[in-house]
Amino acid sequence: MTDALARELQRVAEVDVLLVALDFDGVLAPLVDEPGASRMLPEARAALVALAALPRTRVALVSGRGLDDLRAVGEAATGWLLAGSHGEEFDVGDGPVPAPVDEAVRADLIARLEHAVAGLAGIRIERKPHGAAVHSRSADASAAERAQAAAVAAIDDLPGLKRRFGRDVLEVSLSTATKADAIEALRREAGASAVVFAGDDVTDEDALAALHPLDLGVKVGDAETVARHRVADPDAFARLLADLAGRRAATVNSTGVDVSGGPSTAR
Ligand SMILES: O=P(O)(O)OC[C@H]1O[C@H](O[C@H]2O[C@H](CO)[C@@H](O)[C@H](O)[C@H]2O)[C@H](O)[C@@H](O)[C@@H]1O
Repeated sequence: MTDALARELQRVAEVDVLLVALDFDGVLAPLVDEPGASRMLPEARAALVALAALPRTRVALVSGRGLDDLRAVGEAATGWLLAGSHGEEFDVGDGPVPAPVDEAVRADLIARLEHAVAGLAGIRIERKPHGAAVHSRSADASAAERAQAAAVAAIDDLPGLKRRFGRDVLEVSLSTATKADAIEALRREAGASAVVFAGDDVTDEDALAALHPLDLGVKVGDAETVARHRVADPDAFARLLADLAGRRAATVNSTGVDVSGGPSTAR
């Protein structure tokens, strides 16, 4: 970790109400071929559990995954805030708040995508609450390219769709919400003085670009980014989180706050 990043971690550890809101795939969980098999690194999870147990400290997962999928693979603990479908769906403790979707349009979209990529080896369609993802992690480069081109052509005449090209995935959504919207909603919900956000993918750049001056944005991996700080991979990010949890615990302990009472009561 650079000295500059260590100084930033200390600074955010000392704010009044801290929100640690993180992308899931590629940040907390290493990328794997089967999306349903994705799980958070144990060290990352332990750090998030430790952070969420501290006063005036909230933890959130902010993902492109649908809310139910995120809850399942993210194994979210009680008190964690969840934003799924790139900020279209939320669960902030009062049960899921899904956004309405036109099921007929969604069904048409999925049918077109499935038809477009049929027969292409290694291509898989993931059905999502607000659209679908065309996954190509298990395909060779040629099939991946053909699948994305065919998918784009198949939905060309459908209005109002948002297309996102992520890591070995093309996501097509009926919603235009972004992770920047998600972070703002979670910031309000938590009453946060500062937010720590980390992401690895193109879709995380919306959130990184919209962070406030007192926030901390971290890029995971070597892709282009607007973030000023970067770590190499999810393992390095898990160490960063453990470091942050230690600093935050030392701060709230030294300021005389009672940390024995379980989850933070800050809202
Ligand atoms: O916003 P995120 O939490 O990063 O979610 C983005 C997408 O993640 C999933 O796909 C990615 O992870 C898979 C499992 O490691 C990997 O196989 C795939 O290549 C990646 O693109 C998920 O399946 C998508 O629905 C999410 O939108």
